[in-house]
Amino acid sequence: MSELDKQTLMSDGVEPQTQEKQPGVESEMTPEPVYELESHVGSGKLKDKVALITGGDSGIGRAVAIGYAKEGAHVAIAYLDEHEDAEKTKERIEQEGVTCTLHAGDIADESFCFNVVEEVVEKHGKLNILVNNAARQEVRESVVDISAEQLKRTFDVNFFAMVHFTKAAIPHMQSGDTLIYTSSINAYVGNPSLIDYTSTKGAIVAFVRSVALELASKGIRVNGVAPGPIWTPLIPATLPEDMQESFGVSSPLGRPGQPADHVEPYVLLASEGSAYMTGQFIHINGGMYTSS
Ligand SMILES: NC(=O)C1=CN([C@@H]2O[C@H](COP(=O)(O)OP(=O)(O)OC[C@H]3O[C@@H](n4cnc5c(N)ncnc54)[C@H](O)[C@@H]3O)[C@@H](O)[C@H]2O)C=CC1
Ligand SMILES: CC(=O)C(C)=O
Repeated sequence: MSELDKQTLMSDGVEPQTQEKQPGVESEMTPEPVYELESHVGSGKLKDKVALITGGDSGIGRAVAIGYAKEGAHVAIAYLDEHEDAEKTKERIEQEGVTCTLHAGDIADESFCFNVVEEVVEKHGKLNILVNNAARQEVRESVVDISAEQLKRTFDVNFFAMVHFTKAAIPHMQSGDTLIYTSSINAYVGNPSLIDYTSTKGAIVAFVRSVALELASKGIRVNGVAPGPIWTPLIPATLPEDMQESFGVSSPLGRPGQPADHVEPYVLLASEGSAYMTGQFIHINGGMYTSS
């Protein structure tokens, strides 16, 4: 990694800030998240593949979408309604000489998930990589404060949507294709303020392990990533400022993570470099939790 990249990633923590609406947007963040590093130079690892990334407009999903484009993949992005973030990501992706389509809508709606997959296959001709990454969260002091409505919405967006996308995608996939899921460190260590969110992330881990076993004989690999504290729009849009004060700085590596920290691990999981990995999670958290 270059000195410039090291300096770009280093920070003493974040300045607590609040956005009024979830999903948040990148342009209202100070500083804006780092989604690209000069050290990531594409080498055709995903040449001519087609990737669908949910939540690919911003944060971790944006970094992965641009990283995949640099590796030669055509990219489809599903997101809720942050059109400015999505257009900016598409523009950057197209600079890599690949195509990008945007699919705005609510993934809590099962038919939207199936329609997106059909649109992707129609517009790009195939689907090789599905990154199930979109999510929401709401902080509550106690489990007794989680309303039935919040519980349902969080599971609809974070977990059921991933199942819908998975079901829609598999019939289009072949040996060598890959499914990737974004979980969270919270699934492994728990989080008393995000109990419903954390439960969806645990469900994702169990789902990945199970679907990986089902699809192994077809040569379709299924893996996940469990990020720790990462500076993305999700944070100012959902975490109260007092919870942002020590964000990431107590990790052994001493800084919050950035979306750019995820690019090469997600490229690895999508490419032949991980040909002997399935049902596994990569932990990107500055050393806060380690697991084999
Ligand atoms: N930022 C962090 O500290 C951590 C994030 N994660 C996970 O990383 C993933 C990506 O989140 P970030 O990049 O942090 O935030 P982000 O706010 O940039 O991304 C969230 C994405 O989810 C999409 N989304 C939310 N609700 C939706 C809906 N109803 N329909 C369609 N799309 C919807 C948004 O459009 C947005 O693109 C999530 O799964 C999150 O749980 C996991 C651990 C830590
Ligand atoms: C750690 C985690 O998942 C968030 C979003 O705070």
